[in-house]
Amino acid sequence: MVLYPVIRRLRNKRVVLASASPRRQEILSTAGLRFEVVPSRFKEKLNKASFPTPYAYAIETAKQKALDVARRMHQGEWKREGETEKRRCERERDIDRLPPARAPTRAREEPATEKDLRAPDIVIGADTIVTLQGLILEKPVDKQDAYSMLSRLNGKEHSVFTGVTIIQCSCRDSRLDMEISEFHEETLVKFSQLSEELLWDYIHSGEPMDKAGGYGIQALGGMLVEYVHGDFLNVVGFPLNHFCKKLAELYLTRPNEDLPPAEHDSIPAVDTFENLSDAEGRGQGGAQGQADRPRALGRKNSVPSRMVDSLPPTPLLELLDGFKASKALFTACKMKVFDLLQDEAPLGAAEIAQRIEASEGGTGRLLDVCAALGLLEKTDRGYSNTELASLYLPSGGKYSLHPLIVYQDEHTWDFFTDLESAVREGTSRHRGAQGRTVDSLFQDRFYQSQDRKLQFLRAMHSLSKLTARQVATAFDLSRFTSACDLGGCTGTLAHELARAYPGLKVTVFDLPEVLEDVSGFQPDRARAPRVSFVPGDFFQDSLPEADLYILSRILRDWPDDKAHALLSRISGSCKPGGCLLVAETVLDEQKRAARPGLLQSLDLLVQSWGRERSLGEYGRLLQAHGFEIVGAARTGTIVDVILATRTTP
Ligand SMILES: O=c1[nH]cc([C@@H]2O[C@H](COP(=O)(O)OP(=O)(O)OP(=O)(O)O)[C@@H](O)[C@H]2O)c(=O)[nH]1
Repeated sequence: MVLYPVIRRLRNKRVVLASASPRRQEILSTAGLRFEVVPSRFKEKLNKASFPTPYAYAIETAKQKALDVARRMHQGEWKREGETEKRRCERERDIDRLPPARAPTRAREEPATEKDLRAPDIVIGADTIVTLQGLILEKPVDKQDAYSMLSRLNGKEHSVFTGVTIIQCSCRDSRLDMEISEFHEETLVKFSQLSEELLWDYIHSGEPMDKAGGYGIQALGGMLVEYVHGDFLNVVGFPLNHFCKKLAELYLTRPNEDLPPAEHDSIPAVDTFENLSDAEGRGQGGAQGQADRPRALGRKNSVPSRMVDSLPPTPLLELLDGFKASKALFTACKMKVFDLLQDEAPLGAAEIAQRIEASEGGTGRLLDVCAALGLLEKTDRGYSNTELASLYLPSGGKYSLHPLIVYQDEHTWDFFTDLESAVREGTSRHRGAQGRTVDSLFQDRFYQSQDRKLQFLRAMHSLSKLTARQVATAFDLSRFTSACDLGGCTGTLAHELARAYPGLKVTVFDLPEVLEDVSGFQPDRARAPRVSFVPGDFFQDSLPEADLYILSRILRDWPDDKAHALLSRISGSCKPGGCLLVAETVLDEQKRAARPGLLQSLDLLVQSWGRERSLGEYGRLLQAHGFEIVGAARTGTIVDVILATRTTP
């Protein structure tokens, strides 16, 4: 059965999978896609260092794989001997008019036959990589290589990226026209701490050799894995869910020539509609029964099935409800549902309602939504926190996001209700914004009252606890002896740096009104011997001396002129050979792929004067002040890291 309408839509198209991966073939045929397999001959040897991010590398490799197959098929691999391109294109147009029954019915890899002479309509390429601290791991070349990959991954969390390219081909006057769509998906995977013996046993099983990162999560390799966050099939080699959404975007939102011919028009979007209609028709027997039932989906009805085909796809409906899901999470957090269930669980709806002083009916509905969102587990005995909720949602947990959630609910939510005016005017919705200088952003907005300031500091502290370790270890910084974290707030990153590099002293430089309240966020003195705090304004006061400067989620808060002003001051203090570490959410150059980053950028529009930037944009900002990028790394968290060195003026 085909569940996803767009998969059915492709049935009259010649779809080619440019991949030899048996896993990709299985995933796509299980989904009901009809396709052929033409493995790509593209050698996966692109220069990794020339890509701003690992996923850009995976996307480009996927594209080259698909292009190789599209071009080969066009250039006459499948051409009749002696036939001119013009004749071939004419013939393909003729074949295009044949009913879709001629299209292949199953994935296959067989020699060219008469029906193979049609050029492909769609070519799909994919590439899966594993990344750890900026290093890209592909398939191991031998057992020793597999060992080196698996021992790197041992006990750690890593990212798996699959880049996917969909090429829509058309042939005009012997020319191949291609419309290329690309995307990537990231999944986080954590390995347990494994013994050497187990790693070698696994390697000797032979399983690692044709798999990215040297393991197959779908088979024996599943035993190495502690958790997976994200799409499992993405790790196996093909992000099916994202692929279907992409296809829906490409085919269901364009009500045009892609519609199948009239006789197939009336096929309902989901098999079960048709089955239901038939059963009803037979049961009720007469013509009347048939006329009464909802034949708008049936064959003879005058309601054109084009309307059925162009109904908004499910992802759109989910998107419409996105704000309700956020608000349900905010409310459950605020009402301390997760705190309660952390201490006592399972509890029934009535008991929870009583403990949080709310109505039983309302609480029951909220709890059910939380369960549907994967935050609670619901059994006959009641509700309990899921693992995800236990880790992040109770207010007292080590990695609690509770303060950030409260901040989003009480402030960001309000700002977003005014998104339209922010978009129209291109300015922040911050009430003091009009007529105030950009410089007063923090004093005006975040630090306007003691409560508001503490709320903001707690939110920032909880966010940086999630990212600090990865930022600190994205590059080897052991050669530095002094670092200065500008705008380092409660010092979370500073402590992580000091912990990771025993020879490093770290100064946190931040506004006096921030530093007067950071003592409550510090670990005990014994665990933080090399971190100190210096009050000051980085736009005005002289910066502490250091051979490594750090800007973590700072440049994003400012428009270009202020970012230039700040970088110029750092450049003035940083000696040649010194470095600047920038931790930010780095957007892709086309600003298409990184959804969380794009949403954050919208957030910055409504709440401040800043914006998220791409690596190219950061490169240009830094270069203007004598900094040259020496490396950029994805950390697997919401922030990426750029290391730039101060060149000789
Ligand atoms: O857990 C798993 N992780 C990865 C895999 C398989 O690994 C390979 C990744 O390699 P690549 O993307 O280069 O694809 P190839 O197999 O070389 O085929 P192409 O012809 O498309 O280049 C991929 O097969 C994954 O399925 C796995 O099985 N489990």
